[in-house]
Amino acid sequence: MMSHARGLALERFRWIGGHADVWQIFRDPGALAAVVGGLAGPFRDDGVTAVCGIESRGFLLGAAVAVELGVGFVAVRKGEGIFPGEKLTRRSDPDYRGTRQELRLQRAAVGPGERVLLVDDWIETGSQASAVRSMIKQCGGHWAGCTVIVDQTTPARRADLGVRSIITAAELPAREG
Ligand SMILES: O=P(O)(O)OC[C@H]1O[C@H](OP(=O)(O)OP(=O)(O)O)[C@H](O)[C@@H]1O
Ligand SMILES: Nc1ncnc2[nH]cnc12
Repeated sequence: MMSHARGLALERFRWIGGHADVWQIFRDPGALAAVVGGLAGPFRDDGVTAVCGIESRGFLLGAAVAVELGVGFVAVRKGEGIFPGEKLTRRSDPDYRGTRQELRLQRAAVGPGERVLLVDDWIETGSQASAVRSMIKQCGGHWAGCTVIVDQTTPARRADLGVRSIITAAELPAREG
């Protein structure tokens, strides 16, 4: 049986001009609630102490999943935005667009022994997730895994990063535009 979250995510997902548009999933209150519940589901009894999200789509989903799991949110910023205090930085390997992202995490956001879950809308190369894992570990935190709406990564990456997903890229409608 198709899960509620999976059905609604597929219903709202669109290709626009050749680009994936997940924003319409977030625009629908029922789909947003179901997706947030679906992302949190596999980790409800996992002892997660913080949820991490990468700017920008990961901020929206990560904060919502953090509320769902009753924990706080850890931001990973990209680019130039103001981000006060002592930070760790990582230049990711090339991501799905071939860009090496400069990722930043506030050092005080992850304490030793914390169990951190990464929430995102999509994983493809896993480069950004892998860079985030490295920063969490540098803070003394533990990696709980990664939960996404769309999984487009390889089996090896999926296993290495502990990826759970609501849908796989193969389930998406054919790309348009
Ligand atoms: O697995 P990877 O190849 O590393 O890619 C994954 C990342 O790519 C997307 O973000 P994007 O950089 O498009 O930014 P956005 O959220 O601001 O749209 C997505 O939200 C993930 O964070
Ligand atoms: N193909 C893709 N479309 C949108 N976001 C992505 N993140 C990783 N791969 C993506």
